Amino acid sequence: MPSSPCVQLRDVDVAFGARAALRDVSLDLHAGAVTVVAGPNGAGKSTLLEVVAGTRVPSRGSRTATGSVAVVPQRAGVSDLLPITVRDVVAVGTWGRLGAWRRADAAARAAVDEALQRLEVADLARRPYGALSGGQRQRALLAQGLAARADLVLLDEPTTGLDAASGERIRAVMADEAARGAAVVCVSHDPAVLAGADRIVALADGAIASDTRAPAVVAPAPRTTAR
Ligand SMILES: Nc1ncnc2c1ncn2[C@@H]1O[C@H](COP(=O)(O)OP(=O)(O)OP(=O)(O)O)[C@@H](O)[C@H]1O
Repeated sequence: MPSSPCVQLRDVDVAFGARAALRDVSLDLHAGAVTVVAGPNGAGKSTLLEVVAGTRVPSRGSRTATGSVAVVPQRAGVSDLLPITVRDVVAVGTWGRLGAWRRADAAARAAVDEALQRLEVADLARRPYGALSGGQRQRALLAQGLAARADLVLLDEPTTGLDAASGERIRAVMADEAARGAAVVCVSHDPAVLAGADRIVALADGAIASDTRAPAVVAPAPRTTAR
């Protein structure tokens, strides 16, 4: 791994009452890589993502992190009745960098425009968010995460229920985010997302069951021909 970790978890436990959701998890996450967190239902994937994000405090152990964080949720907590456009939803991604009044500057507007285009939702920008299909909403939420231009990009099941083309777009965007230097961490069961991962952390019953890095691509040795 080329860089120092941007998130370090050490000996992390999370308990909900008597139920252990994470047990003794230690993990370093690095810039420039797509890490997929896999495992069966209830294994602790979403809880791990929350601890990585810094939104859930471990019951034991520590989290240290550098840089900014963008979380791409599975769904937005926005009422379909509110007159919020797709552009408004994507612009929320820039709020962390704007001041208390969140007055969009040229850089924020450019980040929103670019994110809308990369997720191919620019033509929907003026539509009410509540009028979008499920797949269009997922792309808009990922655009919100991109607009943040964060050091750490966290995604929970971003391709669930999407058609093949939308899933491919989202996988490509995750790879691009890693290529620009972000640490991308994605909870997913999707075989195509797993196939594109640089690293797969599998959880079972709250503990890390395996931690596998994709093999480096090794150029085949040149063929030697007998003379
Ligand atoms: N807020 C909560 N209160 C009580 N128990 C919780 C809470 N959140 C999660 N748990 C429990 O912690 C364990 C891990 O849950 P988590 O949602 O992290 O699993 P997951 O791997 O993301 O599951 P899924 O694939 O079903 O989304 C489960 O046993 C779950 O019931």
